[in-house]
Amino acid sequence: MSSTNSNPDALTIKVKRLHPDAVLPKHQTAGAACFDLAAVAVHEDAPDFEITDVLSFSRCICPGERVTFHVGFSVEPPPGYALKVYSRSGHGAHHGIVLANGTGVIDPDYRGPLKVCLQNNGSEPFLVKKGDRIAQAMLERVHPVELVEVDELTETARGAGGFGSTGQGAASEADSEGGEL
Ligand SMILES: O=c1ccn([C@H]2C[C@H](O)[C@@H](COP(=O)(O)OP(=O)(O)OP(=O)(O)O)O2)c(=O)[nH]1
Repeated sequence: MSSTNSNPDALTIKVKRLHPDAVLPKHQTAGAACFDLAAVAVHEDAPDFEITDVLSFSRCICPGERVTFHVGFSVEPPPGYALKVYSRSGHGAHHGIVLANGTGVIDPDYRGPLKVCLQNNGSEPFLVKKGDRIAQAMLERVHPVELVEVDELTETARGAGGFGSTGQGAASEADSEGGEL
């Protein structure tokens, strides 16, 4: 089934439902940058997403553990765009729940099931139930680029200074034992 977008300025992300219980993504408020992704299955229970009747689940993520979830749909972004998946701020701030891969990059040509891998960096077990919103995603422009090998790069004031070289966050002596960055 397809539907049209009511906002003439909005770009269209095609969303293909892969599971009847998938919560199709939507923005929580009119001005929200991201739309939320909800868990529909635990990846270890349905690795290839062949189980069509995934029962309700309640999966505890123990401190230090990583668990991957299916969100139950695949996407096709408009040409020139990709999706990026981010942690929910509240999950990170209150529970230490973050994406195991930092930021999920959904390639524009990826047509497989969207997955979210959560990691518990907190000290308490964290419960995820079917339908819970576990991450958020936004559409981002991907400019076509070509990588060209050169002998020299343009000189700048910063030069090779990095990793705290401007003062804030400078490496301590202990940190720098492993070498200058
Ligand atoms: O959080 C994520 C990250 C990625 N993907 C999907 C979409 C993406 O296009 C594909 C591959 O991701 P990525 O390129 O980051 O993974 P890789 O480990 O570099 O593997 P690959 O060799 O497939 O590029 O996996 C997700 O479903 N969720």
